Amino acid sequence: MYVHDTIAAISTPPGNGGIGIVRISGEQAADIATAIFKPVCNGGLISHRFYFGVVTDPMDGDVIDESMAVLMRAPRSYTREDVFEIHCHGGMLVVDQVLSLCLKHGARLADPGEFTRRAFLNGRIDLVQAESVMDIISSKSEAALRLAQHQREGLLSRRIEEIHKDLLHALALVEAYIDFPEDDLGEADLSSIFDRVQSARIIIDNLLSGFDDGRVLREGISVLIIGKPNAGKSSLLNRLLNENRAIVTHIPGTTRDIIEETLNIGGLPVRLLDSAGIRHTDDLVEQEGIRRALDKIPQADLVLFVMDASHSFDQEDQLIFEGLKESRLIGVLNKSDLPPKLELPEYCQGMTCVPISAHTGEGVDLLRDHICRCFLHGSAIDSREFIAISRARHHDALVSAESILQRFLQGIQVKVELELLAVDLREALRAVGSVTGQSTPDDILDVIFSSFCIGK
Ligand SMILES: Nc1nc2c(c(=O)[nH]1)N(C=O)[C@@H](CNc1ccc(C(=O)N[C@@H](CCC(=O)O)C(=O)O)cc1)CN2
Ligand SMILES: Nc1nc2c(ncn2[C@@H]2O[C@H](COP(=O)(O)OP(=O)(O)OP(=O)(O)O)[C@@H](O)[C@H]2O)c(=O)[nH]1
Ligand SMILES: [Mg+2]
Repeated sequence: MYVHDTIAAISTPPGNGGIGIVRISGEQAADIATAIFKPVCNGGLISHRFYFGVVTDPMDGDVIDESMAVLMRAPRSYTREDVFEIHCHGGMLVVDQVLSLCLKHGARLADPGEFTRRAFLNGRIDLVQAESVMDIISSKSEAALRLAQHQREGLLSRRIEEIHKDLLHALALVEAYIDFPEDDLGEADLSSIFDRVQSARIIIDNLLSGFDDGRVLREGISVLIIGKPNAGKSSLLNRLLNENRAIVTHIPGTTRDIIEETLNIGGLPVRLLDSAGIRHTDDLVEQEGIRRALDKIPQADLVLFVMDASHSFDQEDQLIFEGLKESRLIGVLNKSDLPPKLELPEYCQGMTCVPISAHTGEGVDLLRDHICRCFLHGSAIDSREFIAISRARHHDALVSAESILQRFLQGIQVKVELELLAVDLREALRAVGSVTGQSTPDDILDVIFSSFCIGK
């Protein structure tokens, strides 16, 4: 990775669109701009002005497209380098030709995420903010988007900075006593160090406790609908989607393949899976459907066990229930519009149950609430201040910092040597600093940015 070369990429999605944008960043951006773009008003390009003109191949004078373009001089740009953007007509071929022209004039094709990586390397944003840019693009619900925007604005980074500052301060105190051993470390000094680290730990614990919410918002959850044939599983899927997605008939064994759809339940991005009704059958196709349904159980974040409340709980229900012992489970007592007949056996009493009618829609809002409440615990999700960690990378780094600090605090209590305490603090600082990228090795950066899209 050469940080001084000039990179170029198409920053709009592939396919035909109204406008397509080619973005160039680096030392040669301005020269390439002058070479291939002619503004109609003639004269040079003033930074941060949007010009109308033509993109022309200077070799043969061929006009490639009429377009709008802007040069943003360093450091007032996304990457803090010179950036040149060409906004041409959004046809795949046109945009490709403009890109090729940039490459012919000395730019190199950008790696995925490389513009944002440069914004990070040049200090405009930290690593959490860089990751949040990707999360903004891939957000699957409004709440997830809000969280990502808060991270982009630096709310999470500021919290991490506080931890870092407290630890650094504690380290400075410890090191002062290492350097001047003649000054005895009194109780007051010890307790001041202890308090600093304790306050950092509290912020870490808070962030860690928000991780489950942050992660499900970012990644979404998978919800599997399971039950006997004719319990009303496909009717429930259709009801939740507000659409006639799956075939519903009165014939048991209607659904065979897994039917997967995505939707949003109270801000939670959900992959909803309908499956074949589970029973003993000689029908080969149905057997395969049932096998696929059972296969999905271990991967599901939540299983909706649908029962027909107008029939009694029978042995088939019992067998299905027994197969769900390891799963997070909500019992759905469907067909509440019919005279009730179902009585749950003793061993099912611990299961949360929601009576609904997929037919009339009654109880379905309550079911949505229950699904959300299984996953979103933070009451602050709707608030303007809602901030949480949402990536395993952040979580793992903070867990490791937390366990080092715990050892540190015990060390203070049993009066471990100061040198050892300092080692712990430095190690904790490194873990915390890796979240915002202050101490993140290059190979980790490679992994992070390679998951970005091209042109970002
Ligand atoms: N056309 C276009 N739209 C875009 C972007 C872009 O690069 N180009 N963005 C990106 O993908 C996002 C906007 N983000 C941006 C963030 C910072 C700067 C920027 O130039 N920041 C400078 C200060 C600018 C100034 O002083 O005028 C800085 O922070 O140093 C530009 C875009 C979304 N929309
Ligand atoms: N009265 C009433 N009938 C319902 C309700 N939900 C589903 N049904 C009926 O029950 C029958 C089976 O519905 P489906 O949604 O196909 O059931 P399923 O669980 O997907 O069945 P399989 O795909 O065969 O496993 C259909 O005739 C539906 O109209 C309900 O809430 N009330
Ligand atoms: Mg079905």
